[in-house]
Amino acid sequence: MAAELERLKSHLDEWVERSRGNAKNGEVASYIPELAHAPKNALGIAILDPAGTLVQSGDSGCSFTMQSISKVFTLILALMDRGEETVFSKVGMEPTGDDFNSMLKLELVEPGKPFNPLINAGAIAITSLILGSSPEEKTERILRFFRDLSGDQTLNYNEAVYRSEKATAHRNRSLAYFLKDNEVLDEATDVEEVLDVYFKHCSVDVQCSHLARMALVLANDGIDRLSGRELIPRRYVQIAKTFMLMCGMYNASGEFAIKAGFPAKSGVSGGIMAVIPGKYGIGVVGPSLNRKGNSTAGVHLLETLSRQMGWSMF
Ligand SMILES: NC(=O)CC[C@H](N)C(=O)O
Repeated sequence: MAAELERLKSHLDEWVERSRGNAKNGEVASYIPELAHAPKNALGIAILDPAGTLVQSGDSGCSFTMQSISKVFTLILALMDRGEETVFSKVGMEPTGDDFNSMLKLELVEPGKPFNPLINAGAIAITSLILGSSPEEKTERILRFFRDLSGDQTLNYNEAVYRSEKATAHRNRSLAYFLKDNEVLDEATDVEEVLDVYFKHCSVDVQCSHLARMALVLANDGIDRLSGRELIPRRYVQIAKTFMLMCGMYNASGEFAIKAGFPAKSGVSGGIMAVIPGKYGIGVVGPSLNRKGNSTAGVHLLETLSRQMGWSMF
């Protein structure tokens, strides 16, 4: 692995600069108004290996919100809180082929049950399963989990992005009320409280190195190699990585699996968290998104890395 790291170090800057040009083919997300301020041409990456060597390049010091990347870890926390049976009574195990905020299939199959935990409807249902006696306590438990995984006890949600999403989330609100009508969110659930926790976990501020460390825990089957602690049971890591491969890149997941071939999860902030099983945790940011909602430059960079380093699992 030492030779691999050397090769990475000597080429990464060049690959980042080559991928950066792809930013012009996309747009920064603006449906959450606060996200529109992100620097369109930024591209950064951090790669962490089990020995703790961090290789960074480009604008890796950029801060951005986790958005949908947070859903991987709320899924894991819900599994740890409630077990597989309860979790999969609320969400399915299949990709949708639709946009992440689509309502289409909610009415078509098993009325109201979201196809998977990574689309918005599924993630909102998952958020409702997190244990805690109040929305504040649930948020605190999620933050604590993210802090342990990232190794940064100061991790927090971004107030401006949270407020911006809360004020404009008409579609997520309609999805959540639809879930309540179909009893995926049960009678006692306060929809606005669930949404509040959801907006907060989507708004957690990170840099590429945080995502790299969180991804490295997944790459090492739940063990934080840097501290030696088991943070996640292996079975739940397996479930999370399978969903990332099947639907982590929205309805471009098939294409990404063919071109890159490893589990990844993207968010509308332009972040991508990628896992090279047994090897590396990777965090990427590139706020300019393609039509399917993935970072144009970030996807190009990860596909380049896969080709150059031979990282496809298949
Ligand atoms: N794809 C995403 O990153 C979506 C997350 C965002 N908070 C939303 O619910 O719309």
